[in-house]
Amino acid sequence: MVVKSTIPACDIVIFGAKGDLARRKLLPSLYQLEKAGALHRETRIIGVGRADWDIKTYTKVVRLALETFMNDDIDDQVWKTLSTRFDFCNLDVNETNYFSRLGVKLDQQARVTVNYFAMPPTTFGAICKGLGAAGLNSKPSRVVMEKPLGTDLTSSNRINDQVAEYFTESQVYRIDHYLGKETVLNLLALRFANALFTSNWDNRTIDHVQITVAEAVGIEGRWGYFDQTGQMRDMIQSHLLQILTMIAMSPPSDFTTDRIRDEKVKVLRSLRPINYSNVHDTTVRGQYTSGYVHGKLVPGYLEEEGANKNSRTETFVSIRVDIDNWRWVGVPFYLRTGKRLPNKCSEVVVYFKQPALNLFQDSYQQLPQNKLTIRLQPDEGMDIQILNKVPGLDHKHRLQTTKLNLSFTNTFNQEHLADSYKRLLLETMRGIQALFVRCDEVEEAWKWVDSIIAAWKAVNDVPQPYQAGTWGPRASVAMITRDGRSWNKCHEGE
Ligand SMILES: NC(=O)C1=CN([C@@H]2O[C@H](COP(=O)(O)OP(=O)(O)OC[C@H]3O[C@@H](n4cnc5c(N)ncnc54)[C@H](OP(=O)(O)O)[C@@H]3O)[C@@H](O)[C@H]2O)C=CC1
Ligand SMILES: O=C1O[C@H](COP(=O)(O)O)[C@@H](O)[C@H](O)[C@H]1O
Repeated sequence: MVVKSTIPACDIVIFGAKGDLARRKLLPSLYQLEKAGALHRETRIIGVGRADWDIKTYTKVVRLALETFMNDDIDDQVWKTLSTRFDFCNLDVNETNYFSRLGVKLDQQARVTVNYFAMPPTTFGAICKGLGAAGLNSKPSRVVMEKPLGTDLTSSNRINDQVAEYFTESQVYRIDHYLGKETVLNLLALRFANALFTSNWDNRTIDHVQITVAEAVGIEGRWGYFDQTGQMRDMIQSHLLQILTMIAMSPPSDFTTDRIRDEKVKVLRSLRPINYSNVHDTTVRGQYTSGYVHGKLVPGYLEEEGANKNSRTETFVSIRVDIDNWRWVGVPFYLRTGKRLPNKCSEVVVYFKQPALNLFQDSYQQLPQNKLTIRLQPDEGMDIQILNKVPGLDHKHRLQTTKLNLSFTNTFNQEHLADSYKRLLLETMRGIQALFVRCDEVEEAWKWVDSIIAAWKAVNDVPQPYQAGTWGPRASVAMITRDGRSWNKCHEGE
């Protein structure tokens, strides 16, 4: 149960109330927060959009969204309370004058207002201008922005500058929903609460790290959006680089928002640039062709509805990342993410170095590496691969690879493996920014990603085909094999 007293009464304003994100993610999360008793009794939810809806119509839209996008049945009592919170404001965000309509609804000035921009990033400047013109931008007004913020450094800076005209950084919450996942947050506890890892987390002990975010789904009717974006901007620039920073950051001087973000940004600044001189050796792009996923035949990317048959957009990326700082020099981080891979599986695998000398049988061979697998989703948990003596009276130590396994589902209350939007919404109401991305993090991530995209263009790189239901192009395997390593088999043994 959430501690109610820490969450103030808020006006949650959802710009883009009719859109996919609002209906699929935000409304179900608000329902769950209501169910958990986490919403202050005076909190209101105000949808904003161009539709000519009254409160009654909007409430019906919300009900339908919950019925469509939630797995749970709707509890009558919860709905009764939730449904009293709604209001709707008809406005086109390009019409600055219309924001006074919203002002009328938000006349309790002292309230925290959480302005959630569930809209295309190109509209964020207009929304901020409108809020400013109506005097709705002063504290305690907050803005929540979705990723990806722009399509490159220039467009991202433009948006951040437009927002900064009306809101200070302390009012801005940039969402990366991976930062709301329990298992991603647990990376900090794992690393900084366990002496076992605090003292063994650098290039003296670690050989290399793999980060995989694999999806079995394709682009799910979002061809228009996805084709302009690609896997690099959609996933690497945000989620994978955020996970990487959590794994690679040094201990912050304390656990406050900006001390954590300071350490993350240092990692991003230390990423070795990838440009036309090394792009070929360190990156692989792929695009799926038709194939079988979970036994079902699925179309290729170029055969999806609305597809442009000449598209060169990548649906798969793998990269060897080097971090040029004292802690990580010589330890490659291999990132891999793609659509239409065999399973949904997000994980971090840390491979430790072998002992300096093998004292056991076959001493001319190296012992298998210890391996820490952190399962971000599904089957949340972690396991450590270690070597054990096989029990017996044999005078020789026969070794066997075994696993210490922690399953979050078996160990903790499942309810707390919460949807990340639920947690992130709560944090915006609490006014805690630690789980959101600071402006300089976004900038550094774009700088690094832009250089790779420019290099692909410079060398006229074409994404390599891979069959749906496989782990990406063969070149991805070749890239890691050249370094004498291999990709972890996600869901090994299942
Ligand atoms: N959908 C998802 O799962 C995810 C989305 N995102 C991000 O969230 C944002 C929203 O995405 P999504 O919900 O999919 O997009 P949609 O296109 O489904 O919704 C966008 C909404 O914006 C409204 N809108 C557009 N222009 C105006 C305007 N001038 N004035 C008022 N309302 C306007 C639309 O209203 P109208 O109906 O009147 O056109 C629509 O309701 C994007 O930035 C996307 O990248 C991020 C992660 C996941
Ligand atoms: O942000 C995004 O993330 C989803 C994957 O999120 P997950 O929580 O289901 O792992 C991805 O499908 C989508 O393309 C991207 O925009």
